[in-house]
Amino acid sequence: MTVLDEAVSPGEPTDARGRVAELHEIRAQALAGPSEKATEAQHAKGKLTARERIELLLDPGTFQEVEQLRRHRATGFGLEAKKPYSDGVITGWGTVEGRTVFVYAHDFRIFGGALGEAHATKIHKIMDMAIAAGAPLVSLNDGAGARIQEGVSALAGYGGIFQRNTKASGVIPQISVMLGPCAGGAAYSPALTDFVFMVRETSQMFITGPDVVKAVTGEEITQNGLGGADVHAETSGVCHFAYDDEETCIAEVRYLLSLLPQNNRENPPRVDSTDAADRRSDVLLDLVPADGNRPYDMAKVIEEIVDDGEFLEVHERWARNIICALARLDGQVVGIVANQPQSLAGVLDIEASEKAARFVQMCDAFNIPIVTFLDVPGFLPGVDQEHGGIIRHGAKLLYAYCNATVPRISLILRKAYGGAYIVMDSQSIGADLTYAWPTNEIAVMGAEGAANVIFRRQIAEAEDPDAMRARMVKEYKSELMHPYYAAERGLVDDVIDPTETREVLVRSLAMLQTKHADLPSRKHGNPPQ
Ligand SMILES: CC(C)(COP(=O)(O)OP(=O)(O)OC[C@H]1O[C@@H](n2cnc3c(N)ncnc32)[C@H](O)[C@@H]1OP(=O)(O)O)[C@@H](O)C(=O)NCCC(=O)NCCSC(=O)CC(=O)O
Repeated sequence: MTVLDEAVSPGEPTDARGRVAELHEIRAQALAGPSEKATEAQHAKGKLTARERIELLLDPGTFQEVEQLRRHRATGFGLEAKKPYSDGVITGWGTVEGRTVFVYAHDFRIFGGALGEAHATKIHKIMDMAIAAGAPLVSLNDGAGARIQEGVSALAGYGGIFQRNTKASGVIPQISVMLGPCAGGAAYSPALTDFVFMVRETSQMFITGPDVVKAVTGEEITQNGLGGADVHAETSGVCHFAYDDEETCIAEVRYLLSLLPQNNRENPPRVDSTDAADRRSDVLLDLVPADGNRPYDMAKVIEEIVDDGEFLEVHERWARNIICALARLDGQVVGIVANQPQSLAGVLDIEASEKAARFVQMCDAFNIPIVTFLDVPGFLPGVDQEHGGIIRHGAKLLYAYCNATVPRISLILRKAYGGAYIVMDSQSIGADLTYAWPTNEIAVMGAEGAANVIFRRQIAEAEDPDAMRARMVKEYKSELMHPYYAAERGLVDDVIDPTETREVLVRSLAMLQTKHADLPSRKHGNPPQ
């Protein structure tokens, strides 16, 4: 029962002060939520309530709630006797570092955060408002999926969310924060958004839970084993960021928002950098071994080049052979794509291609210039990769780069072989500026492999095949694989001193700031899937 049910007959005459007092009483009831016990149960699970989460996300005192007093009108299964304010989702807007952000947060204490018709239409409204205002939308998800008692109305409610997610895609940043068990419909919407955050132990995402899995396939697995944060951060790639607790997770959402524009018509916010644009880095000469087969940590190279050594890795633990990160160069946000030689030698495989393709696409949608660092031995050969569709997955990355109209700069640190060289933003697919360090080797393949193919007969017929192979490798290297082969042909714009990399990139970005490129008019492309 609520105050309205008990005491108020709408339209009953009463003075303004009486009405205002009544409003405050109703509001207090809506703000308090269902019961102290339900709040304690939520806290006992290591979870915050929806309002506590919103407070952490937004600047203090800026939350403006919408439809706080909304209640469902469903009947049956006892629902008519249970009509809590909010209907299990808190919606509204506020600011993050002074910029408008829209938010909806499931209240697990009400129907387990399950989505019914009124609940869904509240979300639809806030999504429409976010699209119209051109401001990011953050969902704080803690809901049990479709509200079973409301049947098809609940399912249709999800449909309306998915349709809006898709309409908003590439228009406003959409961030899904998973903070509880999210099953079925509750897991599909996040998959349509730009970024998914999860918290270890307390959040899960799956299409069907462990009970259904066991009934259908006979497999036994826990909720976390099936769809916990580590699974989605490392194995499936469904989530981009995973943290140990809600406070850290929500603080990182705020950080991510500080790197994104409000919408696709704006640039990401620029800040004044105290890190000198012309800072030289002698360390870079030692970080990257000249021997192309020796691994090193590309993250350290990025750290050395970007402002204050700070960058936010996206999908840090999935497809570790490629790094995708947001950082700043002289205060300007950039997206960095870089091969990681210390994982699988930095090859491109199915997962790395998918990861980088989505990232490049996101950067392009939100006006974030892309800087690509290459040190790539090629695509990963193998039956698994071929049968898994490396051709179409690799094509996703190619398509994403070819389609990107934001400023694009690539830098070849060491080796860049074959198709992987072309795909990783080579000049031939539209990079605006391409640089190489003097240690670069750009070729169709490594010298050993090349000699074995093109000098096969000479090597086989030689008295000393090994000596002949060694001679041919040397010949191939000196002819084709020296650092200036590409520069002489204009296929890199310059060979640069590695210690000056930061300054060259900052200057290039400044020049490209006013870049404008149009693609031919079309409904949309047909990217490989
Ligand atoms: C989400 C859970 C793991 C959470 O388990 P917990 O033990 O923490 O909590 P709990 O089971 O006590 O649930 C808390 C309260 O929420 C209610 N509740 C839970 N799920 C509900 C749902 N889907 N619809 C309506 N009410 C629901 C419970 O009855 C309970 O109410 P009270 O407090 O009154 O006792 C579990 O509740 C669960 O598995 N729910 C079903 C999930 C599901 O199958 N959803 C449909 C997805 S299909 C879908 O969305 C479309 C599709 O993909 O096809």
